[in-house]
Amino acid sequence: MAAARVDLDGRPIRPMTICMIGAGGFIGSHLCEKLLMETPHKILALDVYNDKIKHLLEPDSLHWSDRIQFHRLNIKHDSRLEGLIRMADLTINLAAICTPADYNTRPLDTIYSNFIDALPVVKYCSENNKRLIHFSTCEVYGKTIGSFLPKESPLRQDPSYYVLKEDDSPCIFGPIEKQRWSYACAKQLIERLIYAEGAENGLEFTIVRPFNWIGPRMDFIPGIDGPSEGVPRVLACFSNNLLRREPLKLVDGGQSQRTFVYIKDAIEAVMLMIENPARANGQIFNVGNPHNEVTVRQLAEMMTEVYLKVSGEPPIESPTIDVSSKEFYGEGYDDSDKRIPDMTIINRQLGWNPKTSLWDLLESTLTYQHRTYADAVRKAMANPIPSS
Ligand SMILES: NC(=O)c1ccc[n+]([C@@H]2O[C@H](COP(=O)([O-])OP(=O)(O)OC[C@H]3O[C@@H](n4cnc5c(N)ncnc54)[C@H](O)[C@@H]3O)[C@@H](O)[C@H]2O)c1
Ligand SMILES: O=c1ccn([C@@H]2O[C@H](COP(=O)(O)OP(=O)(O)O[C@H]3OC[C@@H](O)[C@H](O)[C@H]3O)[C@@H](O)[C@H]2O)c(=O)[nH]1
Repeated sequence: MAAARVDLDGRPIRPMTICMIGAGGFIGSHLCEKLLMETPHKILALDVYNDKIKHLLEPDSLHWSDRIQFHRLNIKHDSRLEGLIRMADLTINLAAICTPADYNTRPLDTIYSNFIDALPVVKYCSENNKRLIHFSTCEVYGKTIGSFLPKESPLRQDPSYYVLKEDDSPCIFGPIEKQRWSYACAKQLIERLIYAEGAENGLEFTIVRPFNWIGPRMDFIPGIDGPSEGVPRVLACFSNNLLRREPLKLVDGGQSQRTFVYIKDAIEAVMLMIENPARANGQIFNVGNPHNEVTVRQLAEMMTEVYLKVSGEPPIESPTIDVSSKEFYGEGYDDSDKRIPDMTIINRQLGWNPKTSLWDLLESTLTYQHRTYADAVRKAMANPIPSS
């Protein structure tokens, strides 16, 4: 079955070894699952944690157990990193601090994680002639040009003022004191460094810019499988509110717009990059779903409706509440206004298109959240003081 695999140009795909850094995270766990279940490739999985891939590592009797090896390490300081990159044909770097609540409150950790810690990975790939797929972000675009136009300007409706194109759109960040942009800026600089390694030293690279990939296993539910005071990304924040039957918090009125793509669709795009190096090398790819655009307020309303359906619970009196960004994230927060990915390049190079509607992806994701967490949340709420 695996031997019959061919790439987009009809050439057989040879089994490869992949060094996946950050394999224990949300995207890494889905990518490992897909690679093990549907390909013959081997994975060297590197991360500080492995809770989200435990089901792939244990028991030893799983039929792919000889194709995945977990190495618990922190890439900040571990001499095994270069050896592992050398053992692999391809390195995929997912490791990062990537939750907005950290960007303005832990800007140094954010910059180190997204720039400094990624440097050795790029250097080892370049020096050892290894291919690199690096995970950047849609946040490198920052704000849209349209956001600077007067509110009533008809140009705001013109896609050339808001659709984000890899080879055309500028990167527009706020002032330095808005530390929110520490993440986007660090990601932009590592992109430029990788691009320069390609241009000057021949590094074979692909840069991925995810546009709000969401699905099961994203982040954590505060107080259940993560810190009680922790602030995850919006899917987990709203899931937590729904599970606890409390109002969903809309930051600054929930007017920002996002496009959400289902993790399983997005993983298909990464698989195409992995298995079609001739089409993916030297490229920067937007990966998102331009058809799934909502304001954060609309997302809250849709998640509430879907959750009531999958949980069978009755509605609460006030389903949402407004909070200021200062109250929610603290000083130095700022926001991207709108994020619609242009899909021309990924379509042309890999023929990829997202499939899943926002309603459908929320239905499967919230079914997972309800099954995984509802009992634990109920118990935690009934017994809020830990019993030593
Ligand atoms: N999920 C999205 O929609 C999205 C959007 C834009 C960009 N991205 C990028 O994609 C990548 C993966 O994102 P994710 O959503 O899976 O996040 P995640 O936080 O779930 O995964 C990141 C993983 O990297 C690991 N890691 C971090 N620092 C490490 C270190 N020093 N050594 C070893 N492991 C380390 C973490 O333990 C974690 O398991 C990140 O680079 C992120 O910036 C994701
Ligand atoms: O409880 C909440 C949480 C979040 N929000 C809002 O929801 C929107 C989306 O928030 P997310 O936490 O998903 O983060 P963002 O979309 O701003 O950034 C993300 O984008 C791409 C990646 O690089 C990162 O995963 C992250 O930076 C923001 O406008 C935020 O202010 C709420 O209104 N309420």
